[in-house]
Amino acid sequence: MFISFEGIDGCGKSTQARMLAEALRAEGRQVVLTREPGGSPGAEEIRRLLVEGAGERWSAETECLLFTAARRDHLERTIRPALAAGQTVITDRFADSTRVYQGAARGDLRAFVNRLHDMAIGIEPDRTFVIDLDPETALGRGNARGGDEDRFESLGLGFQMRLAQGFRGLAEEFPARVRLIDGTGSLDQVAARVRAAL
Ligand SMILES: Nc1ncnc2c1ncn2[C@@H]1O[C@H](COP(=O)(O)OP(=O)(O)O)[C@@H](O)[C@H]1O
Ligand SMILES: Cc1cn([C@H]2C[C@H](O)[C@@H](COP(=O)(O)OP(=O)(O)O)O2)c(=O)[nH]c1=O
Repeated sequence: MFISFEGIDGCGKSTQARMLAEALRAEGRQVVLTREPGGSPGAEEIRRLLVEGAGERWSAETECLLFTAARRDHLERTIRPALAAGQTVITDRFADSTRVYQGAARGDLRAFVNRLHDMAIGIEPDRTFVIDLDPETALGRGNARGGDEDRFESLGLGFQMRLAQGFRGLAEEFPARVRLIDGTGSLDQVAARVRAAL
């Protein structure tokens, strides 16, 4: 089974991905917990180009290509081998992040993103959890976490609001696989919502 967690920065998806992985392992399942951009040595190298790229280093189109290149490597080296071995793969972000961040929030590149996805990636998770949290709360959590402020997170509240809308829209666009999870409340409350939706 292939599961992804999505949402705006600081919504709690990394925490929930880890909690679900721990819960499934406790039930005896073999779980690979991974993340994007990254999740394989080559993709982690591309991540450094993206996340540490200063200011407006890349055009929006180039950024799409780099995220897609990283995803292709992640798919070849980590995701497909694990799925082929019968393991459960839980990824913190996948193609929906490119759809929302590059495809919608940073100009209308959605057709470009979709064509790249069809050519180079092709698969979707069996289940996607969008952790839905209002951007002010999420930004507060992110700031409290500290230390890893990057250029994506520093784009501010208006941008985060467009992203939150984009992530909510995924549930309507892909109703068979995307579940919107209320991200408010304690870690255990959110985790229980995820389990109920799995
Ligand atoms: N339900 C929650 N309530 C309060 N704090 C939370 C909750 N979920 C996550 N956090 C905290 O918020 C911060 C961001 O969470 P994280 O899981 O890293 O988010 P993301 O991966 O979406 O950026 C972390 O410091 C985390 O401990
Ligand atoms: C996977 C992916 C991530 N991103 C962005 C989202 C994040 O702001 C940034 C780095 O991801 P990440 O380190 O997961 O940040 P966070 O913990 O805040 O979710 O990369 C895209 O813009 N497009 C993509 O396709």
